[in-house]
Amino acid sequence: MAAAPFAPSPAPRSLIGPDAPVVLAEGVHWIGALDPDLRSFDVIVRTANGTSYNAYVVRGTAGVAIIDTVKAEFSAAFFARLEAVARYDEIRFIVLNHLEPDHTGALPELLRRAPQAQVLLSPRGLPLLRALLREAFEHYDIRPVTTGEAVSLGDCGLEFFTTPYVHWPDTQCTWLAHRRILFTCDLFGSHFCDARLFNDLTGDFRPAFEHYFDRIMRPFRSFVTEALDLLETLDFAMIAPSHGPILRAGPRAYLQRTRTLATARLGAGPGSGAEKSLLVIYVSAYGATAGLAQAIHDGAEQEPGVRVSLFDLEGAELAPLLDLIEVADGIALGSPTINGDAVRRIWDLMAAMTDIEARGKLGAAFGSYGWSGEAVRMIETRLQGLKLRLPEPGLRVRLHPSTDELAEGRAFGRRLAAHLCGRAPERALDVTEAAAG
Ligand SMILES: Cc1cc2nc3c(=O)[nH]c(=O)nc-3n(C[C@H](O)[C@H](O)[C@H](O)COP(=O)(O)O)c2cc1C
Repeated sequence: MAAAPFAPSPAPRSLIGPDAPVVLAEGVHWIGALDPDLRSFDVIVRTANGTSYNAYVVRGTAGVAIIDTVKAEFSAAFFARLEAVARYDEIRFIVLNHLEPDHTGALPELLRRAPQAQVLLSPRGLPLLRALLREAFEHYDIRPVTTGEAVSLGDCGLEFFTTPYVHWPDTQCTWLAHRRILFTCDLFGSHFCDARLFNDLTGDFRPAFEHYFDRIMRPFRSFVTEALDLLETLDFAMIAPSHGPILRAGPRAYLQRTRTLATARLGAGPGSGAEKSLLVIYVSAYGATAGLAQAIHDGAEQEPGVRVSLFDLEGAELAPLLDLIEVADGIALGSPTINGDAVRRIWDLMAAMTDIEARGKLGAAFGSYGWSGEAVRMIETRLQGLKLRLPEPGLRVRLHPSTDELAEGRAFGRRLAAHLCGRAPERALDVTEAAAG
């Protein structure tokens, strides 16, 4: 966030009275809630500074729109702030930029109080809204909107931009052109609770902004980039996300920083050129799986156009390895079977792979075993769950690989490399069956 212009904070103070809304611009109010004591969000994000649930009211000459709501347990503050700036019978639209419960918690009650309001959401939000409202879904005026569609509030209007998978399929952004405010829900959000609300007044939340991207948006990098392409043409003066500070000082810097985060991957390795990259990663107690890993590595190296790297996971940090996996074209994971399972380090790595874009990469599994040999199939199942493609059945050997099995390991590696280069590999020997028999 070095590029973001952060003004020094004045003496600590709050812009927020107990139930008071906060003005963003003429006719636009924050009616959200603060959650300073939260320390873990969605189970996956640490929130040292708590968070906020930002919701907004926009008033035009022909009525009022509500943009998002708050987590259910904060409904009282939300309704109190709403009532300070609008009557329920004035609400013409309720915009749902994203249907995660922290934004829709107060929605069922809001609809009971303003049943005449039209609900505007992306088409992919419909099944989520149906699941949230159940039978009440049929009683309300619900309208899916997509990019280019707009609604009028008289002297102003709201325009919609469908931005799927930042970070749920339903996500959209809402543009209030006459105030140049972009409501982005989770995009550009941070878990950082500060009652001063605006980024030129709050404490320094750069770590929270980056952590939020890393935990929430990183698995959807390419979708984030598409969303930024769509939004960057807008001449926005303020970004109003659903968590953390409202970005009115230098808002474009946050878009640029997000683009950098979304595209910041390790570059091509030295001398790698247009080569494909295959990572062979293993854990081994007695050297049997290690021997197989070396053979797979050696075989893959024989195939031109592939750069092969070998890692003993026992001595590796996960984070840099994940950075490598993110830019690799394929990974082969090896584990012995210990107590009917793959070993924990391998599970830890595969669990952490949900944080990166792994879909579509080549995957393969291998390992040594003594009698039951479950690990290889377990790894394959997990890799398939992560949406990797597994062109070769996993390779298992009983105890230390024999000379023939090492040769098969090399052939396995070579076939994986050939798959990576789009060349038809030689026909696989079914060593899995032979070894298991
Ligand atoms: C504590 C322990 C538990 C094991 N449990 C299993 C098991 O449940 N099923 C199996 O097939 N082999 C089991 N084995 C055998 C190992 O999979 C086998 O020794 C393998 O060759 C080890 O490979 P490595 O040298 O790569 O670690 C176990 C070995 C140990 C030491």
